[in-house]
Amino acid sequence: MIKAIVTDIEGTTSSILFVKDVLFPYARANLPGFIRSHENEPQVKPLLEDVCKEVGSELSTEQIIAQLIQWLDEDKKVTPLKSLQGLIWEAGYRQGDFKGHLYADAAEKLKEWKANGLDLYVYSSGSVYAQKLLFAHTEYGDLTPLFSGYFDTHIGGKKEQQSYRNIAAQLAIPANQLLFLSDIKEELDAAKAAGFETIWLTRDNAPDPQAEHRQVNSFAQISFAT
Ligand SMILES: CSCCC(=O)C(=O)COP(=O)(O)O
Ligand SMILES: [Mg+2]
Repeated sequence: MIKAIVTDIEGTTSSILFVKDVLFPYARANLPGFIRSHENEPQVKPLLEDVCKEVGSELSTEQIIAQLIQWLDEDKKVTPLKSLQGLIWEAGYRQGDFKGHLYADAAEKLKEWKANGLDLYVYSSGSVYAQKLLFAHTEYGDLTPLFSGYFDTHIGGKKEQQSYRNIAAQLAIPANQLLFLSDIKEELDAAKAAGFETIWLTRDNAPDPQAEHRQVNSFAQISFAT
């Protein structure tokens, strides 16, 4: 009996290409200027300190920028990078440079589930701020009212079992009443090991006959007992 759904974003509700071809290049192009002009602001300074803590040494502003660009190019899910990306994307969304991509099937099902009384949550490596921006600026309008909460890497890495235990504890819902949706097998394995129900969004990829997760191409194929 599923009481709530926790969904990943990139590759699940939204296209990987949107993240790789629109969001990441926008952050890469704007990151140096953003850091140089905001480095002493209270929202930014602690994030730059976190970069230094992560590498274990004091870095100059230019070294911090170089480190962040390297992590970005390697798609490292490092918390201060993800937080800074969210702040940089804000301008892009507000100026209408891009909209948050959402598959039509995801938009439709999320609305249906919410209307049927299910609580919806997001768990993405993108910061909570970035998650809210994406869902607030979709071509289907502001979808943030659909969601009851958001989780990012502050709760733990997405391939770690403990992160899913933390989410279940925070929601005060038994893990076996939570359904996790993702496009990444290792994330689904971690969620399943923590007791979650899981569904793998394979989208355009071939199904994996070995995987211990139900596999679907789209949200339209998802069904479960409530
Ligand atoms: C909040 S959208 C930005 C996506 C992002 O930065 C990312 O790292 C994608 O991670 P996900 O866990 O959604 O696959
Ligand atoms: Mg994903």
